[in-house]
Amino acid sequence: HSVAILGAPFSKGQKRRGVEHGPKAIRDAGLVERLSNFDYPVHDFGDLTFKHLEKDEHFMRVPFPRTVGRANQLLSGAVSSAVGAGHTCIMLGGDHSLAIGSVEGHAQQCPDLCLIWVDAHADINTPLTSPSGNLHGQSVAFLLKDLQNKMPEVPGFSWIKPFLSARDLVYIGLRDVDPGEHIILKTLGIQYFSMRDIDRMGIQRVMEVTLDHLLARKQRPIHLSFDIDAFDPSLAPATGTPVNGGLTYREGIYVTEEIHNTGLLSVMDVVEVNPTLGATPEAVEATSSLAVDVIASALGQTREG
Ligand SMILES: N[C@@]1(C(=O)O)CN(C[C@@H]2CCCCN2)C[C@@H]1CCC[B-](O)(O)O
Ligand SMILES: [Mn+2]
Ligand SMILES: [Mn+2]
Repeated sequence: HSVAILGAPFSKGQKRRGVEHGPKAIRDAGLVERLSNFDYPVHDFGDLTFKHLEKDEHFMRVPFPRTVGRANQLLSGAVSSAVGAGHTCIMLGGDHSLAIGSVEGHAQQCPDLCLIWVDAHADINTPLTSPSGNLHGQSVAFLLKDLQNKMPEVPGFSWIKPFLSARDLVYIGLRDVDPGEHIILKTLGIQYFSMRDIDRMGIQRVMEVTLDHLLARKQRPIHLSFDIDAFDPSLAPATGTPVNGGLTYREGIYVTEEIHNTGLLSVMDVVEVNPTLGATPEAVEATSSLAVDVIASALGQTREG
């Protein structure tokens, strides 16, 4: 299996500058060197170039809808090509709105994919429920067939047809869920493991139940969408929406080790690293090298040698 790295320097899914520098920060933390230790080829396809569209008026309270929609349309094609060429694809964000294009492009090649969303947040607001309007908090709502009767036609997103069923998605790490999102999670019966569930069950049991839920009936490709803010802010401070009480280093690495061991990882997003938000250079370095660690672990680096 070869690996393709795709940089997506994009920030318009939210309002804080700097997350577009995430791909560079993760590369500067030694991603390519780290992956060259593996015995399979690694192709770095560099960064996509996103155009900022002029006259991109708000839609309801959603900023930059056309710019975000177009960026994801471009990303979708790039991910589809990489997966179609037989690569395991690592998409470096950029904000989490990029998962719209990443998952859609993956689904073009693997329509039976399942999605594991590791995040402090559910990112399942609709434009009607979102408290911020920011599209990085709405990504999953654009993917789910079950939500389409609740979604307005957002300008810039006419290219995407929702394809994912609620049963094909599992969340790990939730600890900051909006009221509207909680209603959606419950109404659709989406399987999720909050930080409280992890405290009660332990990460080993959470992964057992997650992988059984998604794979017991049928083995299929896994899309892992990893928001660095799933980790505790003490480990990943350089990110836009930090929330206390997150994953420990060992819990996060256990998640990616277990996913690697399925042999089914097909695309991994690593998003929301914002190098301008670290209080010190050390804080930026810690966040960026943590991103490298979880990628290496998802691709087979083990703790036991
Ligand atoms: N649900 C949110 C949204 O804006 O939709 C609201 N939340 C921030 C808000 C701050 C005050 C206390 C309640 N939470 C951020 C989240 C999106 C995170 C996007 B991700 O990609 O970082 O996960
Ligand atoms: Mn997120
Ligand atoms: Mn988040």
